[in-house]
Amino acid sequence: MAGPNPTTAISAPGKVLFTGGYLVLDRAYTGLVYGLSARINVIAQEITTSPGVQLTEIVVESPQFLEAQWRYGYHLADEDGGISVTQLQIGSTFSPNPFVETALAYALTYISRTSHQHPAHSIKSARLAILADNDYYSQSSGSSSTSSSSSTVTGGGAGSTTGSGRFARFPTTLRKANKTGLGSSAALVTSLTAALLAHYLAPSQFDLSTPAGKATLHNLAQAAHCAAQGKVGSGFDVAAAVYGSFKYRRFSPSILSGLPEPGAPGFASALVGVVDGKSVTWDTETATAGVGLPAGVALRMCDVTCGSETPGMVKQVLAWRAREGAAATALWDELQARNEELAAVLRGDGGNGTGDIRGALDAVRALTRRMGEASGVPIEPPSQTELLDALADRVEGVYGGVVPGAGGFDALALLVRDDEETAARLKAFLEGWSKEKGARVKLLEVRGQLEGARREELGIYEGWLR
Ligand SMILES: Nc1ncnc2c1ncn2[C@@H]1O[C@H](COP(=O)(O)OP(=O)(O)O)[C@@H](O)[C@H]1O
Ligand SMILES: C[C@@](O)(CCOP(=O)(O)OP(=O)(O)O)CC(=O)O
Repeated sequence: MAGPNPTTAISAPGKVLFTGGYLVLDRAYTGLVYGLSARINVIAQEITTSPGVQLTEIVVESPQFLEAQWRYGYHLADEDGGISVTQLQIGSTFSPNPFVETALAYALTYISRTSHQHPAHSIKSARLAILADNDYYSQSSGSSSTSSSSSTVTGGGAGSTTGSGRFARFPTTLRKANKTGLGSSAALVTSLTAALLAHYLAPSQFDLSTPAGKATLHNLAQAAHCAAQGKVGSGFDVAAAVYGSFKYRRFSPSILSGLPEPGAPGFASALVGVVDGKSVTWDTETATAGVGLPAGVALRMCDVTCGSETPGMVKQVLAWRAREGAAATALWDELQARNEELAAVLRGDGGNGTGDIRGALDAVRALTRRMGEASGVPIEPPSQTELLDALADRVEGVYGGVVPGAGGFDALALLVRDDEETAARLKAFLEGWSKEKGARVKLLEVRGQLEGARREELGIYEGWLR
């Protein structure tokens, strides 16, 4: 029967593509991906109604933000179209959340088929609460008048003062919050999908602690995230949300290209065939053996509170590659080789410890800048070059860093000695830099972390659950 199980909580990590930006869109190349300690949590609860009251809706809410509740009705679509969801109006406000809506349609369709409960009404009502770690959003975001330290309140939700303090309450709507670029939509779609699977399916049908459970989650979340995004990215962000840190090779884009739209005839069977790997062969590679950090080294992120538009940059780089052909391929091959050398240094091959990090990072950055110049895209813009060099040259304990992912004016990823003195020096340096340059650069709390999606104990959400 289609659940529900008692209250279930799942969290999934954010990501950083340390090396392999752009290259990883092509299966011929790989990327070095680290999962992050900043997680998006989704807690699924049954909605209890008075006896005799018939109510079927799924309520999703983000209590950290203003006006962040989305309610959905659902029904079984004709001709094997799966479960269609429809957002319901609350009062006079109606703000769509395409990532939530698409994840619901995909997960409920899969659940209704897997649990052998075809009629939609057998899926009982549920409430899903989303709680995101603070580093996903710049803390000064969205508030017009407050300074960064006073614009958030930590602590419990909905009228409570007993919260753990882990999750901030933002004085803004989600739309107005500034993202730091840690991959909120991928972590959200992944943890929402996992929470729904764990809530409605029996442990024999879905168990996140097994390789088969992780594969189901990965395939379903990739399909939903890709549809919600409206484009096929490399999918490294969803893979990081499921598996944590690894050397990544993307799945063949053709795996998802044949799926009908949710609600369209045949959607349900096609989705189940793809997710269970019966109609396609998933060829994603997430090799954990290729990833590591030397003992005593931490990966830290630095928010530059600016942000770039990834899709436009991707288009331009791919257009350059198509135009330049062999010359572009030669550059990518050379960059891939430098990326692999850096990964080997970070795994500890060669035995020179932290001594080799700076040189390996500089080699990667030099070629990345060359790709930027050739394609006319500011992948490592001069302001970021200046800051990365200054950090490595002038802050003791900083081995160096990169502008990760698509690059641009987004966050920086740094490799640093993992001790409090280095963190203190780094914070002081960034404060001085911000004043001197009129910029806003800040060390985030987030760190690299190996673990992917996991179940959580409910205690950490005290004060936030109804
Ligand atoms: N805490 C949250 N609650 C609900 N939806 C969220 C939350 N965080 C992110 N999202 C969803 O993810 C979208 C942001 O995705 P996107 O612009 O792709 O950024 P990112 O690069 O962080 O993934 C939001 O518009 C919203 O739909
Ligand atoms: C260019 C890319 O290879 C990497 C982009 O990485 P980012 O971490 O910059 O991504 P966003 O979260 O979408 O901003 C595109 C891809 O792999 O999908």
